[in-house]
Amino acid sequence: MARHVLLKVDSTMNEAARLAPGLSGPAWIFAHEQTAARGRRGRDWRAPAGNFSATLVLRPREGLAQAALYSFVAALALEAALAHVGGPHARLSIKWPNDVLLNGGKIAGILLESLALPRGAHALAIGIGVNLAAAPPRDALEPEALPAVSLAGETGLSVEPVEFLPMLAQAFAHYDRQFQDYGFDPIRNAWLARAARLGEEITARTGHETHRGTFETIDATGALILTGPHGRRAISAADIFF
Ligand SMILES: O=C(O)CCCC[C@@H]1SC[C@@H]2NC(=O)N[C@@H]21
Repeated sequence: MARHVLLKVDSTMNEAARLAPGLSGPAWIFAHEQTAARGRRGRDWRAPAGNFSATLVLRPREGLAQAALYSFVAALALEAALAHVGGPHARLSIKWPNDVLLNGGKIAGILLESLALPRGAHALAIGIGVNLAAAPPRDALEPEALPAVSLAGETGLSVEPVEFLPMLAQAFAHYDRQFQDYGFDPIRNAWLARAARLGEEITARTGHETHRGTFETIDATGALILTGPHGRRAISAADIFF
């Protein structure tokens, strides 16, 4: 698969949008440093040199209908690559839908965006950031957010971002093959086996509503199923708080 390596870029998501029309197949766009990286819901994302920053551009076989499910494919790949570098003692889990946690703190984030291509076609950009070397301080986060952690801070391990790329690419290829061959079922099961707070009380905050309930499962569309005093609710977009 094609790989584009950049020293410094505004955001690998922006670079993905610039490159996508000229790409002939899937490609990883990797940057040593980003100066204007973004997170979900328009938040800033710190991406200094030493942390991992990349965007994978691909064209889902079934079109953008499959796009949301790639959130889970990417989260599993990221968890697997981190398990590989972190070893058997790294306490990893995935917070719905795609934040990877190490020792209960957020070590990595994933951002999905669709890219418009010529002649009405679309590509999917999957941006992945990992705090390999450094995590943002508490005061840079939203008040109720989970603490941010880094691989170096939690384990003392030092991993070069450019060395992390092939591990992530390999893990992604593995789960993508599974997804293409067998559909969402095995992805869903693997994701549930790594889910943070499954079966426990959590809070889901959508734009203006807050729901508290038991995190039962995720459904075939990846929606979070929460059971609370008002019954069973499927939530497809929300921020989750523990
Ligand atoms: O948890 C989040 O809010 C998602 C963070 C996604 C950050 C990555 S870093 C690589 C790619 N480029 C960006 O500008 N954002 C994503």
